[in-house]
Amino acid sequence: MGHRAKNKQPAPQPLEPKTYATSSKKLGKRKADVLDDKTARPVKRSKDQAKAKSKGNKKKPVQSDNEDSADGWENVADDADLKVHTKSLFDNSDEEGFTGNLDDLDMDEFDDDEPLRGPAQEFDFGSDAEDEDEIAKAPVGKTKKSKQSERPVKIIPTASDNSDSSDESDPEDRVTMANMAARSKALDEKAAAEAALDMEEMQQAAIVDDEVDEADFDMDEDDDETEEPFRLPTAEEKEAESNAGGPDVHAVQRRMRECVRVLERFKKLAEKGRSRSEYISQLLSDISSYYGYNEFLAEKLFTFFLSQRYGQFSHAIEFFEANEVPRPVTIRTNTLRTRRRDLAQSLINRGVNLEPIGKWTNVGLQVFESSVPIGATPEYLAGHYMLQAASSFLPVIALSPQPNERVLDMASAPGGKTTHIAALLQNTGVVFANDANKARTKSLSANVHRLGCKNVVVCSYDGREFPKVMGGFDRVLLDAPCSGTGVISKDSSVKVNKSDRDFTLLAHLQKQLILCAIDSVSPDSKTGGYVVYSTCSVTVDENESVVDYALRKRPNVKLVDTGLEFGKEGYTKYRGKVFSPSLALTRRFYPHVHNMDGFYVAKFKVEKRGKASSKASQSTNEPELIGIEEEGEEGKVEEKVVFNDAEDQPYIQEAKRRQMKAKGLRPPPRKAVKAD
Ligand SMILES: C[S@@+](CC[C@H](N)C(=O)[O-])C[C@H]1O[C@@H](n2cnc3c(N)ncnc32)[C@H](O)[C@@H]1O
Repeated sequence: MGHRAKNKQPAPQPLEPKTYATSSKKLGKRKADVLDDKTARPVKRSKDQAKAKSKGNKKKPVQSDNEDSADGWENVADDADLKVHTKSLFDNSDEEGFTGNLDDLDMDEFDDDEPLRGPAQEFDFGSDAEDEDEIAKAPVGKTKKSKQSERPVKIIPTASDNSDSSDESDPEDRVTMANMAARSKALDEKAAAEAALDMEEMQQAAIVDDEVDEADFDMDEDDDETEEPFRLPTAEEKEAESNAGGPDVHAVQRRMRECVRVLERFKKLAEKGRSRSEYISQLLSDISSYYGYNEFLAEKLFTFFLSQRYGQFSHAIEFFEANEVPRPVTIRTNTLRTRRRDLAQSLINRGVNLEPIGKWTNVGLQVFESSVPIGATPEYLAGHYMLQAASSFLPVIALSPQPNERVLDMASAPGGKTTHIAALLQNTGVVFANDANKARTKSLSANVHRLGCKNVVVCSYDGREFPKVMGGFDRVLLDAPCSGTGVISKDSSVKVNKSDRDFTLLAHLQKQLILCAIDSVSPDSKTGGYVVYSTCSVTVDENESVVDYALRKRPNVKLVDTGLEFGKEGYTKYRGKVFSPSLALTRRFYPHVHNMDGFYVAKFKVEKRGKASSKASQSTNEPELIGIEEEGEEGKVEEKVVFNDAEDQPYIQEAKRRQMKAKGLRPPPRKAVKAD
């Protein structure tokens, strides 16, 4: 005891920490290390092959999600195409009993983020992220170590924290009671430096256009005369490569590195006569084959990260690389049953090596190693914790439910966030936990029972039926079904099974759901009147575009601060689209920056619909999306728009009556409907 876990979890190594400046040193290093076979070749997939693979993909996931795995495709309009097969998180392992030594652990220090150390033992992985029952039944097995156990840093709020993992792995720098204060101070200093960096980025963002602009790529040109230009393969060389079954993996790594180097200093390093787009196209093709993405998604994500404020190629590669590394295993203490320090103590006693996630949460623990299956401990079975990705805490923190409130969790299965809400309500008030997929409400109910939530009502409606089903909520969480581009490390099927059409359909559904979420909130709520919208996707179509749409369609709502201490600002413009400036209040989280799943969180305050707002609503001239159908020879999806105020009146009145009843008020008598 008294020393830091021998195998901590390093953050995905950025090509160039903090500044995202050009560097290709680390590109593909992990793969190169693993693949000793010099003849190994990346499998180059054609679009058709990728599609075929996505349909019949039976491959088991390498690593799983937590219980609240962000699958989210069920009941999307065209769900046959959109389903995501979620994965297992924990395998089974044999319980070996307690071997920890707690003598030198002062639990009073725990709430000050003192790391807790169990015996360094192996930890088991794999498992079912979704189905708690499965996890609970998991037989115990041999000791296993977390796949991320090489990661020396915990989940931390800033890129700068992640950027210097070497400090953390230095044995001299182990966390002890004695050096805790100094380390805390150092972390504060890092956070301050990061804040300064953020400010710098914001200033730069004001200057630099978000568009992919050739001028951006020359930003880093300097006078380094020593570097050699990089020559792209000729058509003949490519043909030879393809005849030989594709390039060898080392050649691809080298070429990606070189392309990044050239693209970021194009004038100096490009081969004469070659255009920038030729280098980009080579890089994209190599990314697609090396990381195994279909060409559509590789390009979509690549373009997104290029378009970021940083506007640099290495930033995109860092994201792809981070998706190859599992995120830390984390659990959330169920405060309805126990306290974090007591839970930590019990798990340490069983041989679990853990520590608090970070100062931003007082219920999260990060598990580094365990000699027991973390999904089958007595504490787990007794509902003392939930296996939950750290990013999943964020929307609930933003929602900030208050005791005695009525809360709707509109898309809630398997209940990671529902049970968190119930705990914050301290089992008072009521949480309506809804999910359109009835099968998934089984695991939701199981979690609700296991965690001792007594204030939860489980229901199964299409979220778009709210508020007709019920309205007048103090707060609504819409953790929307999404493409899962933020959780590719957990669900690699996303790499090959997403198409342009999927994104169109999803955005459409998300827009419908968000309006229903807003309409389900009571603007008269004394304590609340909030909606939180979240996704585990990084795409703008599913995030800022949806939120901006809601702002336009519902002038009685405004964005407010999420209350989250970290995360990057949401976009206010993206590739020609201009969003409300208030979109900067929303928050983005990235695997390669925050060492957590890619996530997005927006928080709205719902106000009364005044005359001004209803006028503004009409003046948008933008019809609401109420249906979708395919048409056109080009296979384009067009929105079928029908909106009939008169038809909706009885429903609106009925909803108002229900709201009044819910508040204990007597609704006026129903108006008689005249027969025609
Ligand atoms: C991201 S997951 C929710 C995860 C959940 N909030 C948690 O923390 O455990 C999205 C959920 O949306 C559900 N869903 C999909 N379409 C829906 C719809 N139209 N209405 C309500 N729920 C829907 C899916 O079944 C899925 O469980």
